[in-house]
Amino acid sequence: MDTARQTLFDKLWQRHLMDQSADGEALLYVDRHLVYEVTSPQAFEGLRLAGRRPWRADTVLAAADHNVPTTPNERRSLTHIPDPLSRAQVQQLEINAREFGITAFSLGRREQGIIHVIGPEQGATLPGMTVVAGDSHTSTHGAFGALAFGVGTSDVEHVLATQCLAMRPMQRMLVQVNGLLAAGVSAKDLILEIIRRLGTAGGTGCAIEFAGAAIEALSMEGRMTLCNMAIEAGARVGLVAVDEKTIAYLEGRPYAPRGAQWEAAVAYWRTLHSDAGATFDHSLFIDAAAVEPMATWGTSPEQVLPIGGRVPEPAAEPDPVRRAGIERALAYMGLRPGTALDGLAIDKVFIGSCTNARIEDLRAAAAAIRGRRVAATVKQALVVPGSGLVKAQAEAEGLDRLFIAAGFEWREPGCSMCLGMNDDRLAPGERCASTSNRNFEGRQGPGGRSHLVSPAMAAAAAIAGRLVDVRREDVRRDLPGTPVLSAQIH
Ligand SMILES: CC(C)[C@H](C(=O)O)[C@@H](O)C(=O)O
Ligand code: SF4
Repeated sequence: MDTARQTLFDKLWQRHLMDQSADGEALLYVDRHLVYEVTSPQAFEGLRLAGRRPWRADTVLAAADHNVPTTPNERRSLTHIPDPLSRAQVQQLEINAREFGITAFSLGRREQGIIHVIGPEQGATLPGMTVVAGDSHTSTHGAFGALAFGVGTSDVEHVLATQCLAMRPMQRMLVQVNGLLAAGVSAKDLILEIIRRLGTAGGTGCAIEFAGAAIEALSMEGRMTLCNMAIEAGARVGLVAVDEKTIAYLEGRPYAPRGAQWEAAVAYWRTLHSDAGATFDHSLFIDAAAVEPMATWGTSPEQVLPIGGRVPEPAAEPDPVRRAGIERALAYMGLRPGTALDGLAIDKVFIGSCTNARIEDLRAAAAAIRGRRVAATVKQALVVPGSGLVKAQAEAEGLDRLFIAAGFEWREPGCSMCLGMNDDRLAPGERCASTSNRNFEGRQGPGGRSHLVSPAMAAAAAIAGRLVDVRREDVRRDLPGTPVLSAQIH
């Protein structure tokens, strides 16, 4: 290999390669392992049965996120988890962490939250690391120039026991986003547009590196949103090169190195980018200025359009398999071909998830409210911070009061309505504007209908009671939401 012109993926891969067999299977060293209640119980039980201990318990960080209640803290102990399996999993995580000497941000701890929010927030995710978790959205951590991917439960056990993982090499894909995103258009809209172009299988077998002026201009939160959803384009890994924003974000975080170690680390991190002239197996070029606010209409993240679009006509699709897919999605979503997305009435709004529950997301949502109230026709509008620290930060900024005054529910951290594993769900037939990453059938509750949007779009939908283009002036003035007095906000 031409080591002078490596992609970021190559650099990370080589640095962690322990061994490689003739057929290409590689053994990688794992630097950071994030565990949570759903995919870890059998892994710990496996260790116990084999009489093993974790090889490096100090590299493991645990948190309860998928199954936890998000109701106020006094209603957030184990006894408030009605589902016995969920309760057992959350309880078992605490038992396992104690027995095996692992730091756990369990229910009741201030730092508790979604593992993909906590890792970077704690500085436990660092550039140059391999980061794994038994969760597909581990790709999120690639925003820091880390090689991060989801693994299955048996691999969780394997990594706990050996700190290594068998992997097949990936292909390298470059998604180059030139120019800048327009006002009102966010990282979420950009990744939805990328998925629209690539399709849900377009990135299969690939590590996608996001590069270009638009990516450089994004905050770390925006980059995490992008990498989070790389998996929805079929890729296992999303990556962004390290720059000054990456370094500034991490400085002083609890798990980040300090003093001379910090200096040495930063010097190494600055090498974590693709070299000029490095070659990729695939590439996609996007003009950022042309990206618009997006909303999904179907039951797959690729079934997405700019908000000004109309639900497609199955009859116009020549491919019979795709046509049947559109028909099925429209039937499930209760939509007629040709319906405008802008104006579609919604029942619920969910602002949260590992895609969009960081401080910047909450700020964007709060800004889109602009002193108005949630429409009377909206049954529930939830704001669920991604972690206890995000929640505290938002409260310090007064965002909680803004949301509450507008009629949103301000919740405790967790995966919440992103998936139907806890009490926050859609009822059958309910339509939801959601900042999460998956709109599969039943994802937010059996029969629930999800429209994936950005935080600003979700907040605007809550106020309007329907999907709206957040850029439009009438979102500001003429929608049904009644103004909230500033006295109520401050
Ligand atoms: C429960 C878990 C295995 C799953 C995942 O891997 O992504 C979940 O987090 C999801 O978002 O669907
Ligand atoms: S917030 Fe949603 S996507 Fe993220 S880990 Fe939780 S369930 Fe999975």
